[in-house]
Amino acid sequence: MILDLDIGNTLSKWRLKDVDTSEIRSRGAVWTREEWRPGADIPNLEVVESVRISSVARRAVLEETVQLLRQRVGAVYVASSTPEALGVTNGYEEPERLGVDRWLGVLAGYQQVGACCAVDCGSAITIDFVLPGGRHLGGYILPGLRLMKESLKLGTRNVAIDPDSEPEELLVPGRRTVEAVNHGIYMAAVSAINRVYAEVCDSEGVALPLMVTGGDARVVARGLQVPHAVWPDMVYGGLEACFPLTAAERAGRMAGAPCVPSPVALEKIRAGLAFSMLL
Ligand SMILES: Nc1ncnc2c1ncn2[C@@H]1O[C@H](COP(=O)(O)OP(=O)(O)O)[C@@H](O)[C@H]1O
Ligand SMILES: CC(C)(COP(=O)(O)O)[C@@H](O)C(=O)NCCC(=O)O
Ligand SMILES: [K+]
Repeated sequence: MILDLDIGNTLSKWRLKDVDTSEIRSRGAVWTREEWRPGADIPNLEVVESVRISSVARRAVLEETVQLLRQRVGAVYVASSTPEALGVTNGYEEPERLGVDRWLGVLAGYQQVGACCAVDCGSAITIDFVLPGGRHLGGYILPGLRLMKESLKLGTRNVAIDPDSEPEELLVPGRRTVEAVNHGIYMAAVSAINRVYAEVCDSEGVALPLMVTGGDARVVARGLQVPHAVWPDMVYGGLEACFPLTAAERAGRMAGAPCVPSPVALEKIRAGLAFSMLL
């Protein structure tokens, strides 16, 4: 069994993948601040042969996790942001400073569809671009929905946006504090992604496929104006591409990779942008 670990600032997500069949056997998540100790929510390490890790948590969290796993598991692979990988060149001035979850998302996106826009809606919302030919441009970082809400300190932190609500409901003026906050932060996230996507496609002269991942992917994606795919396992896809262990992975197939819709024509994106500038 392969244990894939995606340690974010809020949640440490894990999944167990069968090395022979490439099937996902189980998955779960624990709070990142909690210790990674075998217990109710942690997979049984006895069955694990290899571990692949993406971590953006404090260095100490990664070090402790790796130390613990090395005692119990044969192979531990830790992903890092590099100047170049799998045909993509990292756009950061200091490539190693790009969050590795962003880098893995970009690599997975490029492997799946080529040039693309990869959005990760977690503790932070990140928006990254990679052009045809594999040049990563860099990207944008804004607070995630939960961080935005907590920063307001209006006593609404525990009332999450209902992921099943319709985007139209979430965009009307709120008539209670909790509604005003939820609708405001939703508007901030969704309009930033819509705008940044259109601006970058316009300035680079290319309509890009769009992929969304992270804990808030589903609700945020519903407010996006252009074709997109939700890909919950995008970071894991990057781990598979960097450290292929199963036959399917060696053949370049990532588990759970979605069918990504073609982007709308660049002229349409430009027309939408021109219209929003008139408002
Ligand atoms: N069941 C849940 N538990 C915690 N956070 C959730 C849950 N469902 C959605 N979220 C949202 O997802 C975010 C965490 O997403 P995730 O992609 O795991 O973040 P990170 O990678 O930064 O840890 C939270 O900030 C919250 O807004
Ligand atoms: C931007 C992030 C905090 C996002 O992390 P997440 O929301 O997934 O926990 C993470 O990718 C990170 O720590 N990046 C380093 C800074 C950078 O990418 O420029
Ligand atoms: K993120």
